[in-house]
Amino acid sequence: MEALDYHAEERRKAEFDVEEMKIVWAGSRQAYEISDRVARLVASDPVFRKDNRTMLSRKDLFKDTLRKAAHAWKRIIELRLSEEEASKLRFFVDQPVFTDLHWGMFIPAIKGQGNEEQQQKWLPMAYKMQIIGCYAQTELGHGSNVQGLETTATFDPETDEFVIHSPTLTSSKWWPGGLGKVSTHALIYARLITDGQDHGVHGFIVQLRSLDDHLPLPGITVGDIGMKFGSGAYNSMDNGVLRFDHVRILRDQMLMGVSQVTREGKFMQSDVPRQLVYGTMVYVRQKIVADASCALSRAVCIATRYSVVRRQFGSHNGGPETQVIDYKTQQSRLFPLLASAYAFRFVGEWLKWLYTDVTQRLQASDFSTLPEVHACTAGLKSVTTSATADAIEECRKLCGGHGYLSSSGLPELFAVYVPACTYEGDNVVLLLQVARFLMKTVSQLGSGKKPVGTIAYMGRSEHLLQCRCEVERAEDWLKPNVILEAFEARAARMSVTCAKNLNNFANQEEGFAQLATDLAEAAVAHVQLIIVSKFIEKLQQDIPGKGVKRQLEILFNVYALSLLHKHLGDFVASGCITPKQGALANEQLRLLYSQVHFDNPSLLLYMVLLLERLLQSTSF
Ligand SMILES: CC(C)(COP(=O)(O)OP(=O)(O)OC[C@H]1O[C@@H](n2cnc3c(N)ncnc32)[C@H](O)[C@@H]1OP(=O)(O)O)[C@@H](O)C(=O)NCCC(=O)NCCSC(=O)CCCCCCCCCCCCCCC(=O)O
Ligand SMILES: Cc1cc2nc3c(=O)[nH]c(=O)nc-3n(C[C@H](O)[C@H](O)[C@H](O)COP(=O)(O)OP(=O)(O)OC[C@H]3O[C@@H](n4cnc5c(N)ncnc54)[C@H](O)[C@@H]3O)c2cc1C
Repeated sequence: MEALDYHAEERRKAEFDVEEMKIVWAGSRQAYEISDRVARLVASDPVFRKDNRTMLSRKDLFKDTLRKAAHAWKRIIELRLSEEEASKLRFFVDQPVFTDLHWGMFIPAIKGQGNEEQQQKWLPMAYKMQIIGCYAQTELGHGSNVQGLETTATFDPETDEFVIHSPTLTSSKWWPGGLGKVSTHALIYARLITDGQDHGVHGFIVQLRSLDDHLPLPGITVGDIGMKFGSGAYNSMDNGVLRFDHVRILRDQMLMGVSQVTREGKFMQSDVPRQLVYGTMVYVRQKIVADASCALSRAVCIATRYSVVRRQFGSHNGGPETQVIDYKTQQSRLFPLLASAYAFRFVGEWLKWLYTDVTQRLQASDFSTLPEVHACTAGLKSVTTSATADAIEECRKLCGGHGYLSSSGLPELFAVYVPACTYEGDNVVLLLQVARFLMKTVSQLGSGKKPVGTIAYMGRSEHLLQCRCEVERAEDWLKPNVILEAFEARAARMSVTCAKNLNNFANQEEGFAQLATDLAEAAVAHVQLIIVSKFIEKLQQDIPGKGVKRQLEILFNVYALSLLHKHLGDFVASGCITPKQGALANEQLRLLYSQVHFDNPSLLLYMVLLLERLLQSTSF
C-alpha cells in the first residue's frame, strides 16, 4: 500500500478526532488557523522553495536567502499580515536569516531595555525595516561569560558622547547573526566606563553601515566569519565579525531603561536588577523551547513516514516483508521522540505564559519571579535543545541509509538545529545557572521562606526524601500522581545531596567547581520534573474531541516512563524506586508502545500530516 493511501486509510480509522488534535498541537483554534493559512501560503509560493538549497554555493545560498526574506517582507506588506502571521511566515520560510535577529533580538532588546524616548525613536524605523539590527554581544574571547566582555564604551563629558572601542583582538564581536553583510545597526554590549570607573556590561545602539550606500562607517571594520557546519544549513546566515576603532555615538544611544548616564557623566543604576540587561536572552530562550517541539516534530514526521512505509525481513511464503515500525527496537527509539514533541509543545506553551507574566510584573516593578523565570528559561532551553538535537540524529538513524540523503530532510534539519545547544547560552553553562538557583532554594529551606512555583516541591522535601513509590504492578505506573511523586523525589534528593556535599568544601565556589557535574545532573532532574508536571497540568485541562485526551495520556506515559527508564540510575540510586519497580515501569512502557502502534497508528501518522506541507524536501 502506498504511503499516501496508507495515510488516508489510517485517518479513516483514527481512534481520535484528528482536527481537534491539530488544535491541541497549535495551542488554540485561532493559532491553528493562522498556522495552516500561512503554511499553505509558503508551500504554494515557488519563491519559497527549499529543495535546492543544499546544492547551492554559499554565495548563491545567501542571495537566495535575501531574495526570500525580501519576498516575505513584500508578502507581509501586500497581505497586511498581523505581527503573529508575519512571524509565522518568517518561521515557515524556514531558513536562518538576518530577520531572526532583527525581529527576534534587536527589537525586543530596545523594547525591554530602552527607555520611552529611545523606543519612540528607534522602534518605528525598525518595524518598517528602514534600519536592520543585529544583537552583538559575543566576542572572540568571551561568549558564556558576559561579564568578561572587553569592548568598551567610554563616556566623554566634553562632547556628551560614548567612545566605542575594541581594545584587543579578543574583544572583536564574533558570531552575531545578520552582522556580516546585512545589518545597518547593532545592539552592542560593552563595558560602560565613566570617569575611569567600570560599571559592567550595558547595551548601546551603534550604526555600522551607511543608509545610503551600505558601506561600513568610519572606525567600523565588519565582515562575515565564513562557512559553518554543513553545506546549506546555517550558511544562509551572515554571522559576522566587528571591530571598533574609537567610534563616537551620542549619549542617548546607550539603552537607558535599566541604568542611565547623566549629562554630567554620573552613572545611575535604577532600582531594577542589573540582570535585566540580560532580558533579551531570556526572551529568546523561551522562544527556543517552543521551536524545539517544531524541529523535533519534523524529524519524527520523517522517521515515522519512513518506518510505516519501509519493509525489511520477515516475508513468509512470498508475502510482504515486515514494516520496520513493527520492530520493538524501532518503537522504543521512535515513540519517546513523538511523545517528547508533545511534551515540549506543552511546556513551551506554559513557558510563554510565564514569560508574559514576568514581563507584566516587571512593568509594576515586581521582580519576585525573575530568579525562577531565569532558571526555567535557562533550564528548559538547555534540556529541550539537547534532547531535540539528539532526537534528530536518532531519527536519521531510524531511517537507515535514506536518512543520510539530503532529500530526506534530516541532515539539513540537524545541521540547522544543533547550534541551538550553544547559542543563547551553552547548555551546560545554563544548567549550572539552574543548579545555582536550586542550591539557593535548598539553603533557604527552614528559613521560613516557602518555595513556590516550579520549585514548590522542595517545600515538601522532608516527605520526598523518605517516600516510597506505591508501585506493585506495571499498571500502577499509569497513575499521574505516582509518576509525579517519583520525579519530585528524584529531583529533591539529587538537589539536597548536592547541597550536603557542597558543605564538605572550604567555600561555595570551590564546591561548585568540584561538584559541577553532579549539580548539572540535579538541574536536569529538576527541569525534567517541570516538563512532566506541565504535561500533567495540560491533561487536567478540558481537551475536546473524541479520543484526543486518551491519546495524549498515552503519550504522557510514554514520555515520563521512557525518561524514567533512561535515568533509572538516578531514581534507584536516590532510593525513590526499587529495581523491581523500575522493571515494572519498563514492562508498562512495552505495553504502551503496542498501544501507540497497533491501537492508534493514526496518532503516528497524524504527526506525519502535521507539517507535511512543509516537508517538501522530503522525498519519501
Ligand atoms: C548567566 C550568565 C551565565 C552569568 O552571568 P553573570 O556572571 O552576570 O551572573 P552570575 O552567574 O554571577 O549570577 C548573578 C545572579 O544573576 C542571576 N542571573 C543571571 N542571569 C540572569 C538572567 N538572565 N535573568 C535573571 N537573573 C539572572 C543569577 O541567577 C544570580 O542570581 P543569585 O545571585 O541570586 O544566585 C551569563 O553570563 C549568561 O547569560 N551567559 C550566556 C550568554 C548567552 O546566552 N549569550 C547569547 C548571545 S546571543 C545569541 O547567542 C543569539 C543566538 C540567536 C540565534 C537565532 C535564534 C533564533 C531563535 C528564535 C527567535 C525567533 C524570533 C523570530 C521573530 C520573528 O521572525 O518574528
Ligand atoms: C549559529 C550561532 C549563532 C550565534 N548568534 C549569535 C548572535 O546573534 N549574537 C551573539 O551575541 N552571539 C551569537 N552566537 C554566539 C553564542 O552565543 C556563543 O557561541 C555562546 O554563548 C557560547 O560562547 P562561546 O562560543 O564563546 O563558548 P565559551 O563560552 O567559550 O564556552 C566554550 C565551552 O566551554 C565550556 N564552558 C564554558 N564555561 C563553562 C563553565 N562555567 N562551566 C563549564 N563549562 C564551561 C562549555 O562546554 C562551552 O561550550 C551564536 C553562535 C552560534 C553557534
